[in-house]
Amino acid sequence: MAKAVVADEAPLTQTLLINLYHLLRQWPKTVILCIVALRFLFRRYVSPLRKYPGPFLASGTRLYSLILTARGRTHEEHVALHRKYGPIVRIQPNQLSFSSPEAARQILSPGKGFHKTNFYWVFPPYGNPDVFTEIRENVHATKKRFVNQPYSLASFQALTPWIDKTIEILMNKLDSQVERAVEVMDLGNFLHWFAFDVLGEMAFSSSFGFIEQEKDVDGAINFIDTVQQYDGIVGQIPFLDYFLRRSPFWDYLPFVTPLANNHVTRTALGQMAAREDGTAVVDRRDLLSQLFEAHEKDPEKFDKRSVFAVAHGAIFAGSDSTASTMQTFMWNVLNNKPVYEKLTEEILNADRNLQLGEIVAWEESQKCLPYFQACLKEAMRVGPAVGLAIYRKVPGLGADIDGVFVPGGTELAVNAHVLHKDKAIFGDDADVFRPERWLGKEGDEKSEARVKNMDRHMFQFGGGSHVCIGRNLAILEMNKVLPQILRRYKFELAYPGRPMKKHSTFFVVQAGLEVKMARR
Ligand code: HEM
Repeated sequence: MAKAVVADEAPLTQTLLINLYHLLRQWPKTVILCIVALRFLFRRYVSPLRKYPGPFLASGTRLYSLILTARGRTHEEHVALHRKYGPIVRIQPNQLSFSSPEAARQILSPGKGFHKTNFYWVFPPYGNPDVFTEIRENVHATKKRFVNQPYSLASFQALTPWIDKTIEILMNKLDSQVERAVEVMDLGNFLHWFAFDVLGEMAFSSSFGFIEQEKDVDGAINFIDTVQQYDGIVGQIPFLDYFLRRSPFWDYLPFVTPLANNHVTRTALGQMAAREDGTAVVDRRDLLSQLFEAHEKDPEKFDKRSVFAVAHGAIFAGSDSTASTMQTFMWNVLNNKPVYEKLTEEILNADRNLQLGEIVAWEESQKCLPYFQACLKEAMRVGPAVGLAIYRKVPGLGADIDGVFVPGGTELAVNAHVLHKDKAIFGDDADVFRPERWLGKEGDEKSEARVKNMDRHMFQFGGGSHVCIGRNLAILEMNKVLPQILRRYKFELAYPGRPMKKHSTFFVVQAGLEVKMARR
């Protein structure tokens, strides 16, 4: 029997704590269970969010979204949750997910005070955030001032010769697959390696050599995916990071590769050091040189650590994302024969009419390949590269979103996979890959307005002050390499109709884009 202690003169809280201590000693499991249950019920019912529907577990504990994310299928499961519970779903005790693209525009618009949540705080490098991981809006705005120019389309266009060089290396390797009569090849791997190698050239004037070696050198891509899995899952309950990766013991665990010890980070560190001691041979104004130039203009506001964080962060943010988008594009085009035929006809026609250079140029793709543009946009609509939601916090006084008042401090989640399935915006066949939806009839005001409206509600690159700053590069390289390979090779899916394997804890990492291929 627990000994109840009532100290006459002790204040009430002290008495309660003493009694609790004795109860804990007597029935530890029962008491802990009661505390957990009480906390769960408190969070579920004593919250202004209690009126919103959602899974029972999600309303009382963040473990629900942690487990959901760990399952790696948020790109589907968030859609299913909205289909079950409606346009606003309580997905964590203090988090609402919105499905309406109009709400997402509001949440992501700049200047409205919706800031990034602590979810982003979990992403490395620690203590030295880049533009993606920086959650202090004012610091983010300052950093962005320095990186806007290096990230501009003009800056990337000036580096086009190195995208072309990487395309040539890719084509040599694909040619050799054809010459060796490889029956089924994994095109998805080559596209993945391509995205990484382009970023190496753009950021550090140094290809990572994935295509050349036809493999994931040093397991770097796999490593980045593992880091990303950790970020997405632990990001659901950010304070856990203190006990895991931020703990001093983490790097000593046998299954852990320290963050700095991977091929990509080593290349970045090596280039940083070589630039500083003047031993680097740099034949172009790559991202790192431009960031150094920005640093020299204002070394205090944009220090060397920021130079490193931004250049290194570009590889993490821009590789899996671009690779996933290209894989989605190829799979959907190849899986829809009429689309494939119409698209290749457009490209081959442009080729016959001498409208394309030796390697497709950005301007040529923009001017001569409207159906390609429609296919690319449709691929980004049906398969956005970020499979998890992106998160923002409601400013202090609260806000009206989509006709409801949401209290300050509430976290909001918007997932592009959910938003892009909105039938009111994208049509009743929003679930289907149909590039024609993007081809408005010229001169038909209604159809042009419909296309414009769809465009305003695309979120594959996020939105507002945190809209993807690397989208210029991604769009540029995809506009070159995708038409180029479709022009040079005939492709067919080795297993028609078989979907790619997808896993998303942040980006949707895909495998299984296996094709049969021949030279045209
Ligand atoms: C098709 C390819 C890409 C997709 C779909 C994509 C998607 C996104 C999305 C959705 C965000 C917003 C995330 C959020 O608000 O939580 C974002 C931000 C960002 N992306 Fe991309 N991205 C792509 C390519 C790239 C590339 C190639 C780079 C670098 C060269 C890059 C660098 C960044 C950075 C630095 C941010 C943070 C921007 C900020 O918060 O101000 N991305 N991206």
